[in-house]
Amino acid sequence: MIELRSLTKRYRSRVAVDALTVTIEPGRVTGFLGPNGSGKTTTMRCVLGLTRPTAGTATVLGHPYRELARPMRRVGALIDPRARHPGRTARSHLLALAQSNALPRARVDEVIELVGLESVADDRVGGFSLGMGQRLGIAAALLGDPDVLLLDEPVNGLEPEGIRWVRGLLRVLADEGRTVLVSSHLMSEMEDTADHLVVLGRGRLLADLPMADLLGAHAAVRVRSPQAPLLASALQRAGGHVELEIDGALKVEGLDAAAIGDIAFATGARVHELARITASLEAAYLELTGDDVEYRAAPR
Ligand SMILES: Nc1ncnc2c1ncn2[C@@H]1O[C@H](COP(=O)(O)OP(=O)(O)OP(=O)(O)O)[C@@H](O)[C@H]1O
Repeated sequence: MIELRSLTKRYRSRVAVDALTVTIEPGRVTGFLGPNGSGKTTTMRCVLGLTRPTAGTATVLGHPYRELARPMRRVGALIDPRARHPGRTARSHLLALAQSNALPRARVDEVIELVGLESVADDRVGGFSLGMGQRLGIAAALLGDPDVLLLDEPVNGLEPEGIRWVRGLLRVLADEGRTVLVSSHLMSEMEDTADHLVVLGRGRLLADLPMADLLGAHAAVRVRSPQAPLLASALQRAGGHVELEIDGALKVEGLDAAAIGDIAFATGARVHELARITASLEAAYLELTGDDVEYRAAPR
């Protein structure tokens, strides 16, 4: 479990993390989302004791990270995959980490195999591709077989097979009862990976909710009827929010398909199509963070 209580980090006048209070529970994959610069990395760095909070606390498994005995056995992290000596081989990098954390040498071979780097384990990491570097970073995070994992953009640079592998790995780790916090800008990937979401905007908490709730809240029903205007007014009277789609169908929020079918029947409007449409995480996310995007491309 990771607990943040009024966590705040200021850099001069800039507030990177703003009174953030949230608990990351074990046994599920929590997706950590937010626009660029919203404070995700800073939050993770505070949890790992790499950045000192200006105010508030961050604890992991009930303690500040720096007070954990043998922290690599408790918490694994992928924060900056470039933070390693380019002249070392993957194996020697992991062996050095294992040695300095009193972890058995045999674990190094285990994690190399786990992340699929056997064939390049004795190559210098300076020549690694972004994806190979990510795999090595994940190997390092898993070295201590930790209860808590913090992974900042773990699928960055991975090919589709690698992305699928990370998704499966995170699922297994969460199912084993570990705490898994993972950030990503790839919404379709996150939609398939996370059970729960914590969303930041300008350092503040925008949402802390199950994935299904966020998607459910943005679900709608599509209905087509030759008497669309008649049906639309009946649905609005019943409290539905109705929009006309480009092809003449109605997109209805706030009423479920059964209610819409009943209202159509009562109104005498014939129905040619009635389908529930679930929102994509991307659409729900963009709606949620719309006002909190700090860096936006200028429209051309
Ligand atoms: N060492 C630092 N010194 C000054 N400002 C910093 C420092 N680290 C982060 N910031 C600022 O704090 C804010 C939050 O940055 P952070 O990297 O935590 O965001 P993020 O959500 O991880 O962004 P991204 O999605 O782009 O990785 C940004 O405005 C950033 O410029």
